[in-house]
Amino acid sequence: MWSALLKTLARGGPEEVPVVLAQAVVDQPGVDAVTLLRASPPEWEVLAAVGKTAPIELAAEALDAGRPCVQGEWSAAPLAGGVEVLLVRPAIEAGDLANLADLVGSCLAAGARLKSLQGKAERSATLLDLSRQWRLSDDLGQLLQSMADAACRLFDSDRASIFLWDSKSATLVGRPAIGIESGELRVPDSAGVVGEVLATGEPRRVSPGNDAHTIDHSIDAKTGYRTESLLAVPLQTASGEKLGVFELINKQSAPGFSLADQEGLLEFAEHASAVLAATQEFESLLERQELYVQEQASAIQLVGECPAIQALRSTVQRVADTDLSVLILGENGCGKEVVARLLHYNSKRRSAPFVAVNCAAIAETLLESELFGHEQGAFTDARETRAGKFELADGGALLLDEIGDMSLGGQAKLLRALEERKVVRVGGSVEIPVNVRVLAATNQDLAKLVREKRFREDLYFRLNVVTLELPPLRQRGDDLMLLADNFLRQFCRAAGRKKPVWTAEAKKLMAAHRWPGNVRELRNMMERLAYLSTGDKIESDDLAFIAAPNSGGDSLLDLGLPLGQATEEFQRRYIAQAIDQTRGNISQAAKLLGVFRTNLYRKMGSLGMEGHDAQE
Ligand SMILES: Nc1ncnc2c1ncn2[C@@H]1O[C@H](COP(=O)(O)OP(=O)(O)OP(=O)(O)O)[C@@H](O)[C@H]1O
Repeated sequence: MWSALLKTLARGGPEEVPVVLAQAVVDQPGVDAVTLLRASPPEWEVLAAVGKTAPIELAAEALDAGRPCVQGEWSAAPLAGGVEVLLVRPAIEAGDLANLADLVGSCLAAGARLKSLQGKAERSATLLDLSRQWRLSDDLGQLLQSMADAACRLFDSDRASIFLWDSKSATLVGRPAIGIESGELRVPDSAGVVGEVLATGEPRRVSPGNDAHTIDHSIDAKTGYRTESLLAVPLQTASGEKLGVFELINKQSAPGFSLADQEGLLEFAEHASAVLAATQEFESLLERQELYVQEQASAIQLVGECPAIQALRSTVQRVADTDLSVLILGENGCGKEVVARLLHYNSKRRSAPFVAVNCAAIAETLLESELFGHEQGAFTDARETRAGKFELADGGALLLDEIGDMSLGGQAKLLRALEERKVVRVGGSVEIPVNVRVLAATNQDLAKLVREKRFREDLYFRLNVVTLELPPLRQRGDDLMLLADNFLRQFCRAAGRKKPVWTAEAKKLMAAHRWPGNVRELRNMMERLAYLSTGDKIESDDLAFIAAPNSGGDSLLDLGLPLGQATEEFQRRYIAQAIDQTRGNISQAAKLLGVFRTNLYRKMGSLGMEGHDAQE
């Protein structure tokens, strides 16, 4: 008997152990029938049987009593684990039966251990292999399919679904979902067995004779599939965060899933959870980034219907999705940055950053470090290594605003970076490759600057592959009131008031104004109007007050501002007035105010005025 058993174990066939054992027992002198049963309430699983059929109720009696029992010509003894019973015919003496049961029990346990070890080794090898492949995947759909296929293979299951928990909508999203057109099955997170597993964090096994009524057949109705048995285990991270439920449906080789399957699937789910947690994080990052990009893109508005703006809009559409360099020309405040953003957010680079640098606002000595970055200690103020705007814009677009104000030295360095598509940080030696679409903007006549040798011709041609020209606001006809209404609506909404209507007089004043500061000036004026005017009509008086900001000086006293704030407000107005007077020319405004241009930009930045660097 035992040599056959040992051979069986050595051959590595633990499934055959119960059969070999039964045969060995029946080979004993005088024994003519034997049955080995395992209790799997409310059923009994027949592990092996030779000869006549044994009375099941005797097995139950022996298991309950925990000792050998006799009924007619059969005797039964429980095995060590308390779930299996050995039944022998004819009945043998209680002591002999107990010894036999000991032996059979030990052999069965050894066989089961071997089986579980074999299964574990096989699963671990497969899991290791799969985990490696899974970690390389960044496509959640493919990953779930691969996990489901692997689980079906390993646990001999007909189908597998991974239900990911969407806590916000209290939904479990099952994928893959065969038979569902969208490939995705959505159920409330409290529904059926999967809902229970999610809530309790405990595995569940359901087979035809065991809790079959708990199967939610409404899901079958959706998939057109009949669930007979299922095994569901929780998916959760090592720190206990719930991710969802892993479900196997319909064991193929048996009426239901076993305890060993359950243990195996728990181990499988542990690996799957680790990979899923990383992938989901990645996916949600991507989704958040896409949402952010969409928000940014939809916030860009190029309002205007005049022929010049319409033509410009159509050119933007044509060139946006190319990598062509674009030079945007136009007076101060007429929307050059808006056009640059429009180009970027309509290109395939839209998920990468849009970085704007105001070349006029940066002192020549700092321009190189601003554009290309610097290494720690490269100069006195370089306390730490910093990436430049080119590196920050990698993959996206860099707007070089006020390019006409760049020094010849700065132009030479910029040209080199554009030609070589590499930058070297100040104080560094490593060449850093950069992939940036360059957009440039200026309010100056660059061609004239080239003729006067104040702007490099080679750089001019490099930047000027496509030119977009924005007309000043005073040449845009009806767009003036279209823009005015648009801004006024926005600011009134923010101020929580109804948009006032224009009187004919006020409209006339608007049309007569020259708008030296272009759309920016108009926007600022509409903001002041929304917050400072009262009444439901805009009279010409309202505009006279608003168009001359310095005339409102007395109102500061009325507002009762603290001295610091009042001083700041005065500076804001005084600078705005200088810029208005020079028709938006910052260099001239700086002269008028007796400060360096870069200092004026810095001051404007600290006062929260428009016109300094932007980066996103
Ligand atoms: N067509 C437009 N539709 C809506 N808003 C606009 C339009 N043109 C300009 N603006 C708004 O006017 C302000 C100034 O625009 P922008 O900064 O693009 O001008 P700019 O020409 O780049 O100015 P600068 O010459 O000072 O760099 C911004 O608040 C911008 O949103």
